[in-house]
Amino acid sequence: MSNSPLFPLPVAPHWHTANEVVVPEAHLKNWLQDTGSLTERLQAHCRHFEVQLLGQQKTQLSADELEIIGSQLSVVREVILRGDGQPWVAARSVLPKALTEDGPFAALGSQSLGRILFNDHLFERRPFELCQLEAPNLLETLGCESKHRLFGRRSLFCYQHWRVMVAEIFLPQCPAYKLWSPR
Ligand SMILES: C=C(O[C@@H]1C=C(C(=O)O)C=C[C@H]1O)C(=O)O
Repeated sequence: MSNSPLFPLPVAPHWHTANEVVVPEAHLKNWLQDTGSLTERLQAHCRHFEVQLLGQQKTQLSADELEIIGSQLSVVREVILRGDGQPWVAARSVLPKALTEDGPFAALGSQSLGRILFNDHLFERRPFELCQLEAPNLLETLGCESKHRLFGRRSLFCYQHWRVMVAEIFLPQCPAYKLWSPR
């Protein structure tokens, strides 16, 4: 498969511990801090849910990803999660290379990573970090507009010595913002 022009995603979020970020609305806060499967939550808000795979390959990790992941050989997987065709979430995951070759993440393709992470409860989720960002290039390429900054979250999933980092940026049409229309 050839990668999308969106791979790697044109965003460079600055991550903060959750208590450093003011989230203006309880509904949004609830979405950002929900430790369950985001896939399942999104599926409950649409008729057709789709994982659009942008790319999955060995690529440069950011300095902060490297610090968290350590020396594990990794591949980066990036997707757009779509509900009824609308881009709802842009996600970047750092996966142990070994588990994508022979193991739970082999042949993942456009199946949701969440189905595996939450299926057998082997992976333990660590606390969320949050970000706020403007992502003009990403939004333009996706054909979206936003009147407000976007929120995102990331957390580490741990299983034995394996580390999986999942970062999710909530795009303007995501139901996480549904009750919130700031001026
Ligand atoms: C981690 C989850 O999986 C979702 C699916 C992803 C994928 O398929 O690459 C990436 C991030 C997620 O939002 C989840 O459902 O919570």
